[in-house]
Amino acid sequence: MFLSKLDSISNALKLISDNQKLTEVEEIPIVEAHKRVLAEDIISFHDSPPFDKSAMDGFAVIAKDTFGASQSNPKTLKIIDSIGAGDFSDKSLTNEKAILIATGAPIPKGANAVLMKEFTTKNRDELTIYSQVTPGENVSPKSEDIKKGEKILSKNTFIRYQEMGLIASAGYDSVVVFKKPKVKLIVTGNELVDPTKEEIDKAKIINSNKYTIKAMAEDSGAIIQTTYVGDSFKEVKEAILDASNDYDVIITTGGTAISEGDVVLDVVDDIGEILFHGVSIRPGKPIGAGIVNEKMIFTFSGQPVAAMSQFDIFARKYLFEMQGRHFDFHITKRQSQLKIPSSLGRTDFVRAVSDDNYAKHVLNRGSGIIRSMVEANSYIIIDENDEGYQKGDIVDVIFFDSLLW
Ligand SMILES: Nc1nc2c(c(=O)[nH]1)N[C@H]1C(S)=C(S)[C@@H](COP(=O)(O)OP(=O)(O)OC[C@H]3O[C@@H](n4cnc5c(N)ncnc54)[C@H](O)[C@@H]3O)O[C@H]1N2
Ligand code: MOO
Repeated sequence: MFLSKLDSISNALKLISDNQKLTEVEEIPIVEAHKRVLAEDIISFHDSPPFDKSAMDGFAVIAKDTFGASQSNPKTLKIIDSIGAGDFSDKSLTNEKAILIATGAPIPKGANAVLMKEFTTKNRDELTIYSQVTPGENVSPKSEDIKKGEKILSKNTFIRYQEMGLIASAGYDSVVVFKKPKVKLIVTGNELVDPTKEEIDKAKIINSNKYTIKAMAEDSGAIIQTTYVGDSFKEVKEAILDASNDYDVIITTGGTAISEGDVVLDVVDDIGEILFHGVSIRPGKPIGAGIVNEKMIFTFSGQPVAAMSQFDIFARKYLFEMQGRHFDFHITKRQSQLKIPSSLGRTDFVRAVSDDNYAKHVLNRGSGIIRSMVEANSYIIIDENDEGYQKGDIVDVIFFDSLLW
């Protein structure tokens, strides 16, 4: 494998999206639906609220009976009933009468407003009122939130906590959602060891990609299993073939460049089809993607920062869209606080600390500097047609947070 001919980022993204797949759907209890994606429209079974309801603790009244009431000019009404939450009154309110009512209880017939308790005093069934209300005041009308039969959410909506409440209020105890994609992460590298507090053998490196890529896949709605193999063609081939039987997507890290031990793309070439290998980006140039056993495989660099950026640029969208969820980069403009060099013909994803106005790139841009990703909250994007930026230039910025919505 040689990395002399590089694809453009747009071509690489197109090759991925041309091979985009969707997961199957499943019906799950609503309580488990948080962060899933709807595979059906939600049509409400109910009105919400289901009746005109009181928005305050107080007295249901006929508004006009209260007109003119004030601290200096109190009026009196007669209390004829009381309604607690979950209760109703079958009494009809007539002039000069009031019914004690709790927040959330149904407004009784005849009443058209609720006077807050604070503006009243009570002596047995005699109510003194010190304020007036207008018709409709402190009443939440029937179906002001949701109308029965109305489409309140569309297929492909991502279910956040807000949608959980809406779907439940519409009467659904279960929903049809897209299945979570199953991802297999195969970490390769003879030099890798598990995290340990003990002294590490000479030439060994702690495997951190397992943890970053796993977390990133989970953030993107996937179920992920991880495994580790050494840099041998045979081991990598077995692991990829095995994963291609049981998983929707395979991700590998390491072995993407051109040394003897960089066998991952040779394996993909042997057992499947390489879509591309090598993209004119930095970091992450040796990224590859392919199809094995009809499954998408992303081959990420071993370098920890390159692997994270490659996930953000190439894999996140694929995983989101597999679950029926639309994904776009949310690009905003900021003023660069520093000069940033780059090369024509290459798209740079420069780690930066950005705020409401400015973006300041992290100075150590090495692909192994995990702390640079921890320090940064965003990428500055340098287009392939730009040869870097001067201090004060307006630059494109993608906040890390925005990659999750
Ligand atoms: N002659 C060339 N050499 C390299 C090129 C090139 O174009 N020509 N590209 C460079 C770039 S850019 C990158 S990125 C790396 C990609 O290398 P590999 O994907 O083959 O990764 P490795 O060699 O296996 O590892 C690189 C580096 O990362 C460490 N590593 C690997 N896996 C992990 C892990 N799971 N957790 C933490 N750290 C890991 C590894 O120990 C190495 O230090 O190639 C350049 N070379
Ligand atoms: O561009 Mo490589 O991805 O680490 O340096």
